Amino acid sequence: MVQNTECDIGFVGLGVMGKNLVLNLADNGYTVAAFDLDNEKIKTTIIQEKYESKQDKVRVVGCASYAELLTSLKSPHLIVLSVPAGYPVDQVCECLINGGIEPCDIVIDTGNSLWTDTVEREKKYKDNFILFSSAVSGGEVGARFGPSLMPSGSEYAWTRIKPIWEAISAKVDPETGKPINRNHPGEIVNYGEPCTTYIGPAGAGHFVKMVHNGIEYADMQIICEAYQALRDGLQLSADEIANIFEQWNKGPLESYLMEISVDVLRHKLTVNGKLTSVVDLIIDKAGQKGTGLWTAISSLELGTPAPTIAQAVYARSMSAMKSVRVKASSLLTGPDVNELTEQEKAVFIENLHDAVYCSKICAYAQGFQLMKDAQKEQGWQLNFSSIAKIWRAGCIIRAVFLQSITQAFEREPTLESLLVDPYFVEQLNKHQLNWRSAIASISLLGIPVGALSSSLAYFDSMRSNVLPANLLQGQRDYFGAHTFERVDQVQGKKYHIEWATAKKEMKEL
Ligand SMILES: NC(=O)C1=CN([C@@H]2O[C@H](COP(=O)(O)OP(=O)(O)OC[C@H]3O[C@@H](n4cnc5c(N)ncnc54)[C@H](OP(=O)(O)O)[C@@H]3O)[C@@H](O)[C@H]2O)C=CC1
Ligand SMILES: O=C(CO)[C@H](O)[C@H](O)COP(=O)(O)O
Repeated sequence: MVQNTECDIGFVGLGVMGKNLVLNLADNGYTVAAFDLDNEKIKTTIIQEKYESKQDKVRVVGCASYAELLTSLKSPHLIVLSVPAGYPVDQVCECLINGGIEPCDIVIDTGNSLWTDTVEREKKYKDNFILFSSAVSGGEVGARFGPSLMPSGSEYAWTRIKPIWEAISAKVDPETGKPINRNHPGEIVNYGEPCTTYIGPAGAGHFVKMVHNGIEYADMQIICEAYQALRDGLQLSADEIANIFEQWNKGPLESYLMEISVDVLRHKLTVNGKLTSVVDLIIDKAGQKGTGLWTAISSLELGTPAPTIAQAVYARSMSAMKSVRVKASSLLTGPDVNELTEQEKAVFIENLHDAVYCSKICAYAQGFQLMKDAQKEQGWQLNFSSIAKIWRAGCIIRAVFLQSITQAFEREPTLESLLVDPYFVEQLNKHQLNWRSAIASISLLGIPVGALSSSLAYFDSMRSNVLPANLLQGQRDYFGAHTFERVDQVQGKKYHIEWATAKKEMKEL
């Protein structure tokens, strides 16, 4: 391995994200000492950097051990980790301690760690080094050409990390709120608004990234349900659906996830001599690594309704139950369906567009509500317009729509819910009827659209000044003497009815 005692940054984990982050750092003029358990990955990264930069200057050096990594760096050391969440993060931390890391050194965890693990780790390693966390979104292309970065932890560490993070992150045109493209190795963008901002104390950044992923799950599921409605309801081909999504991607639904869905739907392979849409070859069993599940768990723990996000997690679990679904599909019947006229199909597509749009608004409303409730519990001071801003480019949920969310929180930083912001109120009121029509027709076709329909239930619950929880409180009081409050009395006063007695007398407690 080459020795260089003057590298700016140490890097552990040269997988999908790590390698591309290293190349991004190198493009931006930083020298990186890189380590991976697999020597081949180190070699590949160095070769790729040399080839892409077309420069003689060495910007990435390989290290054979953690100790070598540490001695290759300027002091105090700055080391970035890009390893799987959980045990590997602690394993690397222990190896760095054994390798001689010092208390003034900074270790940045860029993986999808569980936010509570990050809080614990900051305390656990405080005598050994400063653990800082910065979740990353953008997949491999984002990591290479500009991700969205969600840093949190020691404010001192942030002063050292900030210029580097601002350099490598995605950038947004401040006038339009649209991403500034950067697609080529060696290219840098040093203008525009960087998609990174200090989120808050330890754990806050990973919480925000977790919610980003929860929204990502919901966004993806909403698009997939629209795909199924068009595929099974209107019997459209992958190409025909791609054409519809392409049109949708020119309006308020313009987003990275819509764009990649079009690409996936258009892609073809020749199988047994026949040109086949790749999407028709992919088995309908979704994987998941846990961040969506954590978001749903957090929503339950905090008591923040996030049904669209939770439904998106359930939809992945349901998809994985392939064999029992195949069996049930031969036993359970659905409705008899009449073919729709061309005019009915056009109305169906228009209504579906609005259902997707309104459901998307609800999913984001749930995510922001969750962050708002977590901030209250944790004592964080999250800046919601800044969070929306750094999601406008670089990350997986980037969408034009995030400019409207940014503006909503700029208008009212303490906005109670996106569903009471004047712009979103106007949008939802305008489209709600089409949304209902879409859900009604899709349900009559027997197609499952849990994210679209649970979003509608969320919307209708939010606009209900009286929900049926009065009866529920009556039931709870009946079987468990759990008491209830009365609409005609001061809030907080508790009542109980002696249900088992003949008189059923009400008592004030
Ligand atoms: N892929 C994505 O789109 C995104 C991923 N992330 C997160 O970024 C992190 C990295 O993801 P990704 O690059 O996709 O994962 P990869 O599996 O591609 O890379 C992980 C790297 O970590 C190394 N590693 C694994 N275990 C250990 C260990 N115990 N000690 C040292 N190194 C270890 C692996 O080494 P080797 O295989 O050589 O043994 C590998 O190089 C994860 O936390 C992931 O959740 C975040 C945003 C997007
Ligand atoms: O963080 C990410 C994107 O933002 C990762 O791609 C993440 O792995 C996606 O989650 P899952 O694998 O559960 O679909």
